[in-house]
Amino acid sequence: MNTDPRESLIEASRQFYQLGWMAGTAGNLSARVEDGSFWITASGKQKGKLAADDFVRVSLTGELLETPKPENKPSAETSIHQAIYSCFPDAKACYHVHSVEAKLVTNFVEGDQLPLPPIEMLKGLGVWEENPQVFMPVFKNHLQVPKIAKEISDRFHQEPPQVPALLIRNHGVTVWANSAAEAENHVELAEYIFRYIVAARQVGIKF
Ligand SMILES: CSC[C@@H](O)[C@@H](O)C(=O)COP(=O)(O)O
Ligand SMILES: [Zn+2]
Repeated sequence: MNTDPRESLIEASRQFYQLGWMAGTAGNLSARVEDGSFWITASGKQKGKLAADDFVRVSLTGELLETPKPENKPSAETSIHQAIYSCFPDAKACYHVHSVEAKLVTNFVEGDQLPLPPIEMLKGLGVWEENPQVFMPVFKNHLQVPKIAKEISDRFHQEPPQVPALLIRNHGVTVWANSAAEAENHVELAEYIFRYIVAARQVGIKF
């Protein structure tokens, strides 16, 4: 990504806020620039009304490189974005949102992965198979965020996920993609799949 991505992040954040997926200050969005560093939402900003100075730029190792306002602090979940960019060098954007459904579906499984329904929308997450058996990784919501980041990094280095998305239990979803536009698409697809899972359970459909 060669240009400053903050306008794309502001626009995506406004849209996710309006959809109820970034209520209040919930969620964080980042996108990389050509030197490998990334702009990320500063911690505790209202996600429905972000401005260009509500971000910080950090290195892949978490060093603060640029802050338009001296009081800005990197998102509390910056270490998760670092883990994703380190695991997936082609990823250019990483989006994390907090919908009701993303939390609900993590209560439908006891283990560390959520079975996804074999629906057409999976193609948008890169799964081109007939009747695919696909799982989304689920991680524990440790109070210490770097611990979540380490578990993500350790697991993905051992076994890459089938889809570019992960869930944190009772917390939210994180997706990544090779552009900001595609990351926005991935959030919308993941959220559609979560709504489908909740609806399927209500009408007794099993998959
Ligand atoms: C509404 S509190 C949510 C936070 O604890 C966190 O999970 C979150 O997504 C936003 O944290 P932030 O530090 O603003 O990036
Ligand atoms: Zn969060």
